[in-house]
Amino acid sequence: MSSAPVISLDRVTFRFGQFVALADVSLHIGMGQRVALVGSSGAGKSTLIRLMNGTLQPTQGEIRAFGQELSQLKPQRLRQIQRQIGTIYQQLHLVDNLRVIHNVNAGHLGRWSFWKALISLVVPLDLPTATNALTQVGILEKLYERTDRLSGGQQQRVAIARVLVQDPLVILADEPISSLDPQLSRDVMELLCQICEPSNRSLVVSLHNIEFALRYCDRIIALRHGRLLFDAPTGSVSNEMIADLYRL
Ligand SMILES: Nc1ncnc2c1ncn2[C@@H]1O[C@H](COP(=O)(O)OP(=O)(O)OP(=O)(O)O)[C@@H](O)[C@H]1O
Repeated sequence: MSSAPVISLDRVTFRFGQFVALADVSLHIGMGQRVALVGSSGAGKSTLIRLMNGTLQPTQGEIRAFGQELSQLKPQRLRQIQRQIGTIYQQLHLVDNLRVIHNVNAGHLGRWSFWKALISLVVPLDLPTATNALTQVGILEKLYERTDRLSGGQQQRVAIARVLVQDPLVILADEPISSLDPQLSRDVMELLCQICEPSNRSLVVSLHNIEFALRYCDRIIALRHGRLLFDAPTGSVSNEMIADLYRL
């Protein structure tokens, strides 16, 4: 690997009750890498993303982010580490009836005090950072629009702008293109790559569309039934490996 890992999993197993969602997974994500997580529905991609950002704790094994074992951290230190890991969830987690600016400024939460966050709901603070983020995702004109008046693709961009405001070292994106048409899917993938490459951020993106994974990522991690089937540079992923991954 080209650099020290930003996130690493060592023999991680995760169970929901008796159900094993991930079994004995070990992997390292390097600085600046663009990694696709692929696998059939239910393979464990979202679970892996939530383990990487410390939202879930492993049943067995160790997860480190920036060299620190997440399960050993006090809550405040864990939150500091989590600020360096921006997550775009499948459901986006935007507040529909708020204006776009407030959803984008939610990227500051965790850094801002409670009072500052509250004041910003009345008079939006740090406008330059928000406008810069919305300019990067191409929807600056929507700054004061109510979020639920935006299309699905525009809301996806708001979620990306919020992560930009958070300014993390790693971006995790859980199926960011699942509800978008082919052109918008390309636009969003290109956008994610553009915001990661110049700043050497790492990107881990779960994708159902294997073509997009091969086109935009330099490494493919494939899960089947909660197990790591392969973890390989994109150039060495063969048609047989892909057929095997989606074999019933
Ligand atoms: N809260 C939960 N309680 C019990 N089982 C769960 C829970 N969340 C997920 N699972 C199960 O864990 C397995 C992995 O789920 P996960 O959401 O990680 O899969 P995925 O690969 O992201 O799927 P998809 O592509 O459909 O989003 C699935 O079998 C799912 O049913």
